[in-house]
Amino acid sequence: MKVIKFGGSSLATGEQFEKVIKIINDDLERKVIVTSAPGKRFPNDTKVTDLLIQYAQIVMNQSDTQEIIQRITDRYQEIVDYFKLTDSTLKLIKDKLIKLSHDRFSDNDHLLAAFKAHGEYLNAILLNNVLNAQGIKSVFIDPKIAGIVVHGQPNDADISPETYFNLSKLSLPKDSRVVFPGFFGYSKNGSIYTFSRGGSDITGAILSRGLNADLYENFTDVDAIYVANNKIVKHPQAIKKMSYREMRELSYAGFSVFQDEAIIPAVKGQVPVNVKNTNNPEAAGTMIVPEQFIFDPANQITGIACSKRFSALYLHRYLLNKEVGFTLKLLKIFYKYNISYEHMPSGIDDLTVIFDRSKLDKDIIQKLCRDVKETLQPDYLEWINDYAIIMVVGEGIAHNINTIGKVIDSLTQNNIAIHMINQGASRISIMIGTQVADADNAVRQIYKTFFE
Ligand SMILES: Nc1ncnc2c1ncn2[C@@H]1O[C@H](COP(=O)(O)OP(=O)(O)O)[C@@H](O)[C@H]1O
Ligand SMILES: N[C@@H](CC(=O)OP(=O)(O)O)C(=O)O
Repeated sequence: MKVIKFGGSSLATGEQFEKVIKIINDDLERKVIVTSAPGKRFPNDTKVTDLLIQYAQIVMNQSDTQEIIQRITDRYQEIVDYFKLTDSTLKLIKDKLIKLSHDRFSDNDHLLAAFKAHGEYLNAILLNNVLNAQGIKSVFIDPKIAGIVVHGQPNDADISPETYFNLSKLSLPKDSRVVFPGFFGYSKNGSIYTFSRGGSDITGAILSRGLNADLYENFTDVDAIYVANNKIVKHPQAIKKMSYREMRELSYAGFSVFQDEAIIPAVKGQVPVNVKNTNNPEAAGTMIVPEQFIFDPANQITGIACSKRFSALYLHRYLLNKEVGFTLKLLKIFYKYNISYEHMPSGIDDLTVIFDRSKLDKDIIQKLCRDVKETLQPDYLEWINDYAIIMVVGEGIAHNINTIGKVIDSLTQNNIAIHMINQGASRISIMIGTQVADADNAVRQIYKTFFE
């Protein structure tokens, strides 16, 4: 049995739905179908999830909702009209959207999560109706009925372990497909929580593990996962096979094609993942498998990613290495402000803490720097907003002593300054800090060195 997930680009229009139906029809093993919300139809389009965020903000500001409800309804209507479905499907979608603005939520975070989740919820209802209208038997399953239990933040949920017990008890209908909305689950008290952005990939992985799928097929809009982002490097080579942990490191550092948390349930269930193209389903795509199946000593690196979403706190103080409890005091300050950090490379008198900027607000940064100054009395402290991370990843890195030298040469020969370099914490990656303006060029130069 296969779990298949279609991304927003695969479900953005009636034409895209038509390709999806063919893919489902081509293989009886494609039993469980996970939907995203309708995504972008063209480069400057707005995803339905982003329209729903606008809708939530309008409701929070108590402004007029008519126009935004119409814009969202129009996205679904385009698909309803394409398949000439009865008016009842569109009415149901519009009624559910209107009802949202009258529902009561404990706070704005819960409100936002419930609004966002409706993108996938309504698209799953729509796909289910389209499939049945086309003579393909299918049933819609709500994550509440399946027992997808989550905890944590309403807009950045974590899966609760009982979900897997609940899924083990779920009996799938024998003669029909199942359509399942991605991206959200329910907290213990019944509130909707979403995963982080791109989180329909996570739902697909959870179902693959919980339902013991033989394969998790993740359909998107590219023929494969490429060695480097195709928006940075022209016509990059495709990766045929990669390990779970290579995927995790690369998606964390910018390969948005597969959400970085989504690999974890697949690893735990040892379900192989096949990333494929809805627009070219004949292409083999990329297989993501346990590391023992991919080892090739000649293969130095598998992928090069970059992400510009970071900031760093640099601090210098002589004899920092000798002071017992120095890092503990720093961590206590982060704890006080409820901030997690991403990386913390250090030297004898220096320490850099790297943060995900999207998780911080300006007020907190000021307070944090003030507290660090008062508590730790550094000789020098600097907040650096302009911070990118380049991640060079490959199972072969641990076995090729010259990889790091080649990476550094390709950057220095092109005048790209390296703020920080870290190899060893993970045996399969080299992490490099640069200025944001240098990041894309750094990826291109490393790509040239290893692949051209
Ligand atoms: N290394 C990479 N290989 C392939 N695609 C990548 C890579 N890095 C970034 N991407 C981008 O990821 C996009 C697909 O992810 P996403 O937009 O989330 O798709 P979906 O709508 O299917 O969820 C591709 O169109 C591509 O631009
Ligand atoms: N619709 C959600 C979840 C998701 O996974 O979307 P997509 O498959 O389009 O990346 C988002 O935009 O974040």
